[in-house]
Order: sequence, then structure tokens, then C-alpha cells
Amino acid sequence: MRLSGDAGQIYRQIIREIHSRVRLDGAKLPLKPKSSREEIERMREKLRAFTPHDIPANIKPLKVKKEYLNDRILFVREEDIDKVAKLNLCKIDAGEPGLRIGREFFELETDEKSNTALEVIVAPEIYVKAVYENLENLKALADLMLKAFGSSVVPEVLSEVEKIAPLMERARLAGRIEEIVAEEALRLNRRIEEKISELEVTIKGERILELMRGRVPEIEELESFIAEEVIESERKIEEITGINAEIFSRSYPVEVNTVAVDRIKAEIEEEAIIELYKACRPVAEKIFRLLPEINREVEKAYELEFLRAVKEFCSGFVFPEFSDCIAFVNGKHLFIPNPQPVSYAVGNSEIASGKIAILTGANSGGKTSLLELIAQMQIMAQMGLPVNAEMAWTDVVDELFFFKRKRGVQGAGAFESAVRAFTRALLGKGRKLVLIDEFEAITEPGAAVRIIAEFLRIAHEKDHYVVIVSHLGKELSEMLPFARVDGIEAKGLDENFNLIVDRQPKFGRIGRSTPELILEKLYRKAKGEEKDVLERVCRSVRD
Ligand SMILES: Nc1ncnc2c1ncn2[C@@H]1O[C@H](COP(=O)(O)OP(=O)(O)OP(=O)(O)O)[C@@H](O)[C@H]1O
Repeated sequence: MRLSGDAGQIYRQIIREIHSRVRLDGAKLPLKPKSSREEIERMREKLRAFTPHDIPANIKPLKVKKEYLNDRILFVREEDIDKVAKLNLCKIDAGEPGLRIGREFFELETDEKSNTALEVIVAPEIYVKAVYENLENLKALADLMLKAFGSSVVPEVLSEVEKIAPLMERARLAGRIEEIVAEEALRLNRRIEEKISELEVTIKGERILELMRGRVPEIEELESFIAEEVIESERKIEEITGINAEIFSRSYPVEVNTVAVDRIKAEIEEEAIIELYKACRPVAEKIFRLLPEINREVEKAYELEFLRAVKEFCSGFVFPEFSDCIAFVNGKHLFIPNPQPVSYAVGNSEIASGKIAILTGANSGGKTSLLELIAQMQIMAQMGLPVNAEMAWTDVVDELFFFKRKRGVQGAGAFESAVRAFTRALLGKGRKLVLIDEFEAITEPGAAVRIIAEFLRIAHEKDHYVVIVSHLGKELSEMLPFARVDGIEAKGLDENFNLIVDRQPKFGRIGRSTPELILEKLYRKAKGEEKDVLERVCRSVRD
């Protein structure tokens, strides 16, 4: 469905309202109004069949972060170097095809034999890591898919990846070893300091004699305490790394032997990286194949969340019946707080007939708002959504043209652009709903009658639906027998001299405009000479 003129703005208001209820960023889907009845029916079906699910907030697409791996060299035939250079995953060199990691060399199968993507062969770890770092999100996705659709590929991927979790941890360990040792050194020194401060309070005067004789049992005790604590700390690190080494000095303050730490790190790295690579190869091949499927599941989750928000927004609304009219009973404007419900129709309906309607009536009576309401109804109907009314009927159109009066915009420029827009709305084939707000406001009333009349004749010939707001209802209805004139009327003034308007248009009746009521209101409020002047004007209008 084409949205022309200001119709796009109405669509954006509606979609913004739905999006404000969506709790997942990725789920703010664009749902455009459609011109095909099948597509509209499909969306309706989705909404009817939908049962809401709690959508976990941590669902997001699985992204594989490409990273450059310094620990390997890919060898390819000289002539293939340029082709694979764009992979940018590791160093590439000419040679017998294969991948060198540390002391190991893995032969490469030739392209013809292998179906596996080269990046999966070179860096399978990055695929496994992408899953491993998103275990919680993926578990949430799997739960949701199983609940909502009874199937998911995620559990298969997770079970593969979880098998190599210990290897992943070990490979990570190499990167964290300095940190682990530094933290342990800190704790170790703290334990020793606690012990020393205890000693300070227990040293007694008589010990001084022993100290003078060169025998200090406290110091000896402290030295053996330090040795025990250091061994204890080294044992803890051995538990983590599986490697026994003299990492700490044996005296206070305990210092880290960086050479020993580097050696541990190198040992873990070499062995863990190779083990991990071997384990990741088959897993990555599977994930690589299933990644698009996982992300399709994420899309499905987004759709569930979007539909939930749509349902929330449309709660209490009704699906319009397909018909050869655009009509509703007790429709409510979406963005006016506590709106008075209004019924309206163009086309052949039980409410009123005629495809061309001229809407007349009281100032601030709600004419513009009624055009907005009709636009909202039609856009939502063609989005496949229910509408805010007790009953509604819709005819699918190809284009909605909405010309909104721009307050304060006057003159030749405004007139020219309005004529252009109106002309464009009448061009070409297709079913159209044309909504026009007070076209004459930007030209002279005399010329306006003739211009509008001709535009409406063309619209009538083309069998479009038209609602046009005009104060020229009387003149237009005389010229256009096919047009229906509706009126929104003021009922009177309230105790604060505000106009009481009935927002419900009277069909086939020109709405009495309200200058009399306004004059009366001003007259009743006025004092002195102003009151005299207004009294004369009021009388002249009545006469
Ligand atoms: N159905 C409704 N229920 C409650 N308030 C409404 C309704 N329709 C319109 N209003 C309110 O009435 C006021 C005037 O509405 P609107 O601008 O649509 O009138 P109008 O007839 O187009 O005015 P004008 O003659 O100045 O162009 C607005 O504040 C609007 O929110």
C-alpha cells in the first residue's frame, strides 16, 4: 500500500506506538500496510494463532567475531595466496598446503575434496567461542523455541560445544596465568603479614636475651611458616594449571618468578591450543552449518516479541470485515486521550452510502481528527491488524493519500504544492482512499469551489474513496450530486463559554458552522463599548 502525502506520518505514529511496547531492540520490526488481501489475511492469522510467551531479554543474534590468530600459519600454493589473503585470520605463506600450529602441521584437503569453508579449517575456535561466550543467551533461545514451536537446533549445538568446555577453559588459562599468579602472590603476602603482626604482639621482654645470644625462634618459625605458605600457594596454582613449578621466592615479601610463569604459560599454550584446535574442527563444521538456522530462530523470537507488543497495543480492537466500503462504528482515535467514539463510512455501508464525502462543520469540531481516525483505521486494517472500533469494514486500497492542512502555511507556494499533491493522488490506476483537509484554506473561496469540484469529479470517475473537509459544503453539494455532505455540529456553549461539540458527524447534512456561538460567547464575556459592538454584530448575524 502506498502512503502518500501525510499518510506516512500516521503510519509512523502507529508503528512507534507498537515499538514502544517491544522489550527487545531487535524485535522492533517494520510491519508495513499491504495491498494484497492474502498478505493481510496472513498477518491476521498469525495474530489469531498467537499465544504470548515470556521472551527472555538476552536473546540476540549469534555473531562470529573474526580475530587474527598469531599462533598459526596457513600454507597455500603460491598462486592461491592472493585468493586466501582476504581471509585475514592468520599469517599466510607459500608452501605445501597445510596449517602449522606450534610444532604440529595439519594437511589441508584440496578444495575439490572438501566442502568445509576455509575459515572453519583455519580458525574453528572462533565459531566455537562465539557459542561458548553466549551459552546463557542460547539456552534461553532454545527454551523459548521449544516452548513456542517444539523444536530448536540450539540444543544440538550446545551439546557439541559443552563437550569441549574443559579445553576452552584450559586455553583461556594461558591468557590468565599472570593474573592468577599475581593474585595468589598478593594473598600469600597478606597471610605472611598477618602472621608477622601476630608475632609483634606476642614477643616478650625475655626473648631479647635469646635474641642477643643469636637464637631467634620466632624468626625461625616465621621462615618455616613462609616456606609452608609458599608451597601451599604453589600447590593451588598446580591444581589450576596441572604444572608443578617454583613460582614464588621463599622470603618476605614473596616475589613472582616470571621466568617460571612464562614457562608454564608456554607449556599450557602449546598443548592447549593444539588440543583445542583439533577438538574445535568437527564442532565448528557443524556450527558453521547451523549458524544461519540459529539466527533464523532469533528472528522467530523477535517476531514473537513483536506480535506480543502488537497484541498488547490492539487489545480490545476488532478485525474489520472485508467489504466494498470503509466504515466503522464507534471508532476511537488512537492518540486523543478519552476520545468520543465516532462512527463513519464511505462506500456502500449500512451506516451511510456514497464514496465521496464532504465533511463540514464547527470549528475545532474534530474534522481533522476524523480524517486522522479514518487514516489510522485503514492503515491498521491493511497492516493486518484489528482496529479500535466496535465494528469495522474495510476495502483494500492500493494507495492512501492524506493531505493535512499545514497551519500557518499560506500563499501561492502552499497552493501550488497542494494542487500538485492532489493531482498526483488522482493520477494512475489503482484503488485509492483520498483524505483532504480544508484545501480552500490556502486559496480564495470562489476559486476553491471550482477547483475542488473538478478534482472530486475526477476522483468520482476513477471510483476512489474520498473524504474532504470543507466549509463550502453547500456550494459543492449543489455542483456534485454524487457527493454526500456530512456535518459536525456544535450543540452550544458550556458554563465556561466553551463550544460543546458532538464529534459524531450527521450524515447527509451540512454542519451549521459556529460563528454565531462564538460571537455570543465573546459578547457575553465582553464589557463596555466592546459589548455594544458585539451586540450589534450578533444581531446582524441573527437577522
Ligand atoms: N472524537 C474526539 N473526542 C475527543 N476530542 C476530540 C475528538 N475529535 C477531536 N477532538 C479534539 O478537538 C480538538 C479539535 O479537533 P480538530 O482539530 O480535529 O478539529 P477541526 O474540526 O479540524 O478544527 P478546525 O476547524 O480548527 O480545523 C482537538 O483538540 C482534538 O483533540
